[in-house]
Amino acid sequence: MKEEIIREVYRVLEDRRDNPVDSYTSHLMQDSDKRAEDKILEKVGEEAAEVIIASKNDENLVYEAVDLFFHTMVLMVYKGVELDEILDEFKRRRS
Ligand SMILES: N=c1c2ncn([C@@H]3O[C@H](COP(=O)(O)OP(=O)(O)OP(=O)(O)O)[C@@H](O)[C@H]3O)c2ncn1[C@@H]1O[C@H](COP(=O)(O)O)[C@@H](O)[C@H]1O
Repeated sequence: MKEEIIREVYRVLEDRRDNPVDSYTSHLMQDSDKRAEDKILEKVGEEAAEVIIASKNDENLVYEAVDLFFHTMVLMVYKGVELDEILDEFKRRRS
């Protein structure tokens, strides 16, 4: 099912965290000149602003929203949150 892609990307991000390679997401999750958490939070803020702009301009909304979802996922992975915790919370809100 198409939703499986979220789980697939989440798994890749967990692997990038645990087995770093020379890639954007591994670098984002590794401490460097800046603490990893601060770098990731900076991107979440940036992407949230880009979603606001995209919505006001009625353009690139899906692209920018996926950037925001994605960087929020990177934050969750970095903080050790399991995907099922997120899905369970969405489920809980349906009741
Ligand atoms: N889904 C994504 C994904 N979405 C966005 N990005 C990166 O997030 C960065 C966004 O930064 P910017 O906003 O500056 O770049 P931009 O959006 O192109 O430009 P602007 O928004 O500034 O206009 C870009 O470098 C994108 O490549 C992503 N990088 C990786 N993934 C997934 O994560 C996997 C692992 O990625 P790597 O570890 O980098 O191989 C990939 O196979 C993908 O499945």
